[in-house]
Amino acid sequence: MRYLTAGETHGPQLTGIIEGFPSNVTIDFEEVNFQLGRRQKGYGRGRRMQIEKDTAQIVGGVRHGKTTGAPIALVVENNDWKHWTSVMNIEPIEGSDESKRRVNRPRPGHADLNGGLKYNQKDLRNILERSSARETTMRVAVGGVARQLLKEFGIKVAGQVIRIGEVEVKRTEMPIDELIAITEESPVRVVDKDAEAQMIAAIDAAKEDGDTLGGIIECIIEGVPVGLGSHVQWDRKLDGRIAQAVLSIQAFKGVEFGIGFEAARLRGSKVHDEIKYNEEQGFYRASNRAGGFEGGMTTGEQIVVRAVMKPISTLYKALQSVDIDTKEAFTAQVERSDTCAVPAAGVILENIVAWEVANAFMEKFGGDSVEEIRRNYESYLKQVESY
Ligand SMILES: Cc1cc2nc3c(=O)[nH]c(=O)nc-3n(C[C@H](O)[C@H](O)[C@H](O)COP(=O)(O)O)c2cc1C
Ligand SMILES: C=C(O[C@@H]1CC(C(=O)O)=C[C@@H](OP(=O)(O)O)[C@H]1O)C(=O)O
Repeated sequence: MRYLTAGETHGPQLTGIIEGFPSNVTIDFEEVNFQLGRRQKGYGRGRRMQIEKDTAQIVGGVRHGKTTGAPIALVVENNDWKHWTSVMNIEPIEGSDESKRRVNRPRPGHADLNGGLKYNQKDLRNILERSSARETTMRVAVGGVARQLLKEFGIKVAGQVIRIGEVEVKRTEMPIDELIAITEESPVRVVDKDAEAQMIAAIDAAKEDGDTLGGIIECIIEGVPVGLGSHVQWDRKLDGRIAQAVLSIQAFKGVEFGIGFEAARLRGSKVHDEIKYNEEQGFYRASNRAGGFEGGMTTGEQIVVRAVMKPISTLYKALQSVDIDTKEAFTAQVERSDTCAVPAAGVILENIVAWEVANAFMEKFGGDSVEEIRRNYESYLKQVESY
């Protein structure tokens, strides 16, 4: 399967096309919109999230609630567009105030300067409009569709925030449904109430100072069979593919699986997960420090992916930059901005990892209809069981 997105942050809409999605999957529209709603929440966001009420329309590939196998086309309208129609108009218009919102002082940490130089754009708005994380709205809608395929096979997705600035919590290990229920209620998506209060205070303090905060988020996927991905070719290793997808999220700078970077300090005996067997479970691991992968293939244990998000680069107390017209030193341009988008980005992480797992699932059990996939899946499980 593959997908593409298009659209600008202050343009009329975001568009997505999913290709290769199987037929006869029931699409729960509310679930897709639920994911979009979750992405809009989370403490630390700016005013834009009050303007938007993200809702996906499916305009192709689904009839009477079921996929047909045709490309799935998705649209999410930008409510903010109405405030930008003249600036963002696609056709040239007479008396346009296009230059009114011109960006000529690139923000350190954003795509402005590199994009301006590369695409030879003297209005850096032509770069920021597309580099904006507004694009993740469509990626979450796409993930919302992928989750419906995972659901058919009992695969569950959850997430939790591990760190915001200096405040870190120990990851909570609890049944996945409980984790989902608790983190859903928390404005910063943590289980621990003390840590929640400290994180909120840290975000408020950064905002007060015209500054921003990043953090660490974790995503967990449960119910994945052994053997998604492959060791035989570099670009078929599923942990590698997930890492690429995670680093493609705006402002994500690091990724690890299981105990991740911690493994560098420990001896092998404290890192590897011993193999066990019993009649009921078949092969399983005594621990899951590997985070669900060995040899680029799933082990059948939970997939545990952790990612680092850098602090937002638009600072209200702006950093030094250079005016691209005069080449003189200036403070960077200030666009309306979030203080901390870590809790919101956790939802993006979940949906992006969900897509990669669904894609690997399709590669392994691939079929044109969900019935064909189920036959392949069940026959594979029998093979694994009788191994
Ligand atoms: C959910 C989310 C919200 C974001 N909000 C902002 C924002 O309000 N202001 C900003 O400057 N960057 C924001 N970013 C980050 C920028 O989009 C990102 O830093 C920029 O596109 C450059 O890409 P890079 O950081 O991956 O190099 C956000 C990222 C995410 C994931
Ligand atoms: C619009 C979203 O996030 C935006 C991401 C973003 C950036 O530079 O990445 C900058 C801000 O854009 P605006 O100036 O329009 O408020 C955020 O609000 C969204 O997440 O839906």
